[in-house]
Amino acid sequence: MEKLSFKELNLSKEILKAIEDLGFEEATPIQSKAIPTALQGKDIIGQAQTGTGKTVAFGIPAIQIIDTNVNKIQSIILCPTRELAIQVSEELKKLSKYIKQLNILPIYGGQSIERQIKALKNGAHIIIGTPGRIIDHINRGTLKLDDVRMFILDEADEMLNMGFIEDIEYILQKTPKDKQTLLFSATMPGPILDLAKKYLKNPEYIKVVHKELTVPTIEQYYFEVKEKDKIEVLSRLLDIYNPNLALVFCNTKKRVDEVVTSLQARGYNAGALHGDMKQPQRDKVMLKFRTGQIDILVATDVAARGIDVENVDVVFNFDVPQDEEYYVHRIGRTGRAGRYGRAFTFVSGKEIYKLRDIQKYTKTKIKLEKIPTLHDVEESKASLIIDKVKRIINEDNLERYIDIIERIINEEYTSLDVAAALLKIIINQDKRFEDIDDNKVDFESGMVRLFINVGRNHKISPKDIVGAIADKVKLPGDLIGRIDIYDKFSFVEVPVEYAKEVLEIMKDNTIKGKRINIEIAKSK
Ligand SMILES: Nc1ncnc2c1ncn2[C@@H]1O[C@H](COP(=O)(O)OP(=O)(O)OP(=O)(O)O)[C@@H](O)[C@H]1O
Ligand SMILES: [Mg+2]
Repeated sequence: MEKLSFKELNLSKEILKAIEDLGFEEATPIQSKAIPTALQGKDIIGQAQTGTGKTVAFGIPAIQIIDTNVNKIQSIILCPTRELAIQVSEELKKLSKYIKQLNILPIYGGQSIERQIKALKNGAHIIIGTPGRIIDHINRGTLKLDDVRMFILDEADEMLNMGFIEDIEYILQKTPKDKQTLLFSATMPGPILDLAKKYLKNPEYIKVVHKELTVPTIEQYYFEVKEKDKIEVLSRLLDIYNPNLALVFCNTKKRVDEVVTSLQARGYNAGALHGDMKQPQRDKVMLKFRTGQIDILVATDVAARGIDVENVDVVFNFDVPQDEEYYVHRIGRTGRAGRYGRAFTFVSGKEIYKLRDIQKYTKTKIKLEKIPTLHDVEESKASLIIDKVKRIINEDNLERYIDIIERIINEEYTSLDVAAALLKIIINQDKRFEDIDDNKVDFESGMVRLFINVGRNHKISPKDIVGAIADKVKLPGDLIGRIDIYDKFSFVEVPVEYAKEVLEIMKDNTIKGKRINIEIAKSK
């Protein structure tokens, strides 16, 4: 579809100037098509992929139709979440920054109602909000929609879904019949499209989707992961890809809290976002994420739709989403405005069937990828460090340090020895590698052999040992690898990151009433 320059769209000079400030060079396809159509007064169903500028596509018409001489609400935009209402209102404020008399007001739950009442009394031309709080104001008589000329649903398919439909109908009843209605989303399932027509007059269906429903700049992979290994796999992928910002989606609030706790325990800078949190907390975590003070946001689907944060370069589906549409919206938090992104989905057991449905729905291929080993993690850590080293060599003055190194080298070591030892020190700063000697770890599998002395003639089976360890250590049972019993001792193989914990807890322990001795075995 054709892209136009904003100058060709008949926009007011104030809006054009604001767009120039935003640095947009040309209108995206959905903007090129939807803005002129909306300005002609037509109803629109607009469907375009995630991150392709739908907000500006409805935001500009919503602003341009306002008569600032009339101190009444003339455009209303409904969004499914508070975070999205805030974001859309920020974007509209940027677009209208040169229209001094224009008032834009976000109205959402969790914010002081008194303050909103005061602001509404002062007058607003455009309100952007979540349905619940808007209905609250309608019922209190603090919000009147009699002069609304443009009614917009962002994430329209979600808004016309079961959860919101009654609220939407209630709000619609309070608006004039002859208004203009615009619906936008990246997904528009058939039944919702049929339903939408009930509310629209002779709408133009503007669909800018290609063969696939997801954008081609997002690489999509899935991993077959057992439930209990998900955190470990997530950590490895975070270490390897080292994203600027990452979003991790879980299916429940409880899961979100668990994942955040585990990530924080492993030293990651993660925060939670879900609907059970108080609004100030939600605002705080969003702000921290937008400013990079936390770099991993673990969220339920409250963050799946519409949220636009620059630099999110990886999205994880810690759980496969229940709805196919949600997959599209979740992964669409990366790869925005033509940028590049990655989406990783963890699939355990039967979830593979859901993944198949998702691929059919989105018409994309999600590729199976192998779980990286700890050896891979170490390699990529090393290469990150080496990149940094190269930068420092090129940019910094290292004379002081060169003097120190020279003194060592003159004695008995080569500079290669010194560099290798320093690299080892840096890599081992990671808790997971501490104390576990390289030559005792099988880096191919990421396993460590534990030597267990069970004493002679004690009838202790491999099952007893595994059982005893699994009893004491929250070690995923089937993460225990090979186990061999020899004469009076045995080896168990456990993942390196659990080895320390197993050692710690099994020290001075007994199996079947017999004292056992456990230590890290020499390399095989
Ligand atoms: N014409 C343009 N040129 C360059 N960037 C743009 C343009 N229009 C919008 N953008 C930027 O693209 C990003 C994505 O826009 P937006 O959030 O509106 O996407 P969307 O289509 O609503 O996606 P979603 O379906 O996820 O809600 C924003 O950061 C926005 O500022
Ligand atoms: Mg959007």
